[in-house]
This record gives sequence, structure tokens and C-alpha cells, in this order.
Amino acid sequence: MTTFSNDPVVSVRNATIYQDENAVLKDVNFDIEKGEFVYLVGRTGSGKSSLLKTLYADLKLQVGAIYTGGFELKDIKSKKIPLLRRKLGIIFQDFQLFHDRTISENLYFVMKATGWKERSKMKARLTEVLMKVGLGAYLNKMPHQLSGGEQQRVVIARALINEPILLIADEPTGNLDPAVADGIHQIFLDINNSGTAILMATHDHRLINANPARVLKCSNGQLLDSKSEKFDLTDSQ
Ligand SMILES: Nc1ncnc2c1ncn2[C@@H]1O[C@H](COP(=O)(O)OP(=O)(O)OP(=O)(O)O)[C@@H](O)[C@H]1O
Repeated sequence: MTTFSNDPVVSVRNATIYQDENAVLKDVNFDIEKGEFVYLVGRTGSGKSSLLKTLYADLKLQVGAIYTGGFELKDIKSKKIPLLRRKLGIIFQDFQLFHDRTISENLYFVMKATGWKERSKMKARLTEVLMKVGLGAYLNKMPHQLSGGEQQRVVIARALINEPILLIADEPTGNLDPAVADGIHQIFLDINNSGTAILMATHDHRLINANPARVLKCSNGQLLDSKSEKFDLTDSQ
């Protein structure tokens, strides 16, 4: 699909976000521009994960229009979903590494699944993304030999492999100590500084206050946007 250099990476118009037949968020409207950093907040159960899942076509879009990375999500064909996901980096709170494979085997797996073929190019890219997250020397380690923060860095490296235009992160520091969370957050800021847009769900107001950026807030079935209105962050933990 054709994308133009100034198109937003995400564009949402009058969308309703559903879990089964329950509308979790109604009349959702926002754009995320190339290179933007956006936090997503809201109380537990307010719809953050449901919104993110809809953006990467894990939940079906039933009402409204969403474009992510140039793909129209309404009625998207299932064979196009892997192509959409290749344009995105998706990161969750729980590190989903294969525990019986080394770090490099974990990354090779994703590369093969997304069409990489040449071993020398794969090795170069793998080394490059691991360096970006400060784990250049960890290629042959097993996941259990890494701390939680290091495992999350590997997951971030894996998400960077195909140079995504948007990183979608669902509470990526949720299970980490504050100091480790700060280190992971700094990696997201560095990635963002090099031009990748980031949409990050978080409950951590400490991180938001230390690194302010635009905030989307799920509240009472609506999505509020700090770009167009003022709201209180303190009641969204
Ligand atoms: N798999 C599911 N099937 C049915 N309902 C679900 C499912 N997952 C979540 N829900 C419901 O959808 C609503 C929104 O949940 P969601 O997980 O999007 O919230 P959240 O803001 O991400 O919460 P948290 O901060 O706890 O992760 C809640 O009422 C929840 O119970």
C-alpha cells in the first residue's frame, strides 16, 4: 500500500473499540504523526490494551476507520495482517522470548518469519539492534541468564529489526524496578529521537512527569487527548 512521507502513522476516526460485543471506548479520534511520542493512560480496565490491540488488528475494528502504517484496518484481510505487523514493533509487559533458544536464535526466528534470507545481512542487523539496546555481547546467552530488564531490552531489539514506523508498547516497564524502568524508558526515548513514533501504555506517572509528552487518556468510555484538552493524570493509576 502506498504511504506518503507526511501521512500520520496512525489515524483513527469515529472508532468504537470493542471486546466481544461490549463497547470499551466510543467515538475515538486521534492521529499520531511520524516521530511523535505519545503516552496512553487510564485506570485498569479502561481500555488501553483493547485500543492497542485494535491498532495492530488483534481485535477487529467494527465501527469507524483506522489507518495504521498505511493499512486500512476495517475489513483487513487476514493475509495482510503480517504485513501490517511488520511495519510496527509490538512490546508487552511480559517478555515473550523463547526460553529454549539463545538471544540470537530468538532474533533470527523473527527475521526468518519476516522474510530475511541472507545470513550475513541478518547477522549485521541482529548485532546492530542488540547494540542499540546496550546488549552487544549477549548474542549467545539464554534468556534465563538475563535479568528482567535485560530480557525486556532483547524484546525491544527484536521489535526494532524491521525498522518499524511505530512502536506500540503495552506497559513495557510494568514489572520492573524503578531504576531498571528508567533505563528501559531511556531506550524508548533514544529510539524516538532517531525518528520512530512511540505509543506507550503506562501506569507510571513518575516516568511521564520526568519525560513529558502528549498523553491520551481512557476515561469513562472516552479517549481524551492532551493535545486538545486539559485533564488530570492523577486519577488514572
Ligand atoms: N479477552 C477479553 N475478553 C473480554 N473482555 C475483555 C478481554 N480483555 C479485556 N476485557 C475487558 O475489556 C475492558 C478493557 O480492558 P483492557 O484490558 O483494554 O483495559 P486496560 O486499560 O488495558 O487495563 P490494564 O491497565 O489493567 O491493563 C475491561 O472491562 C476488561 O474486563
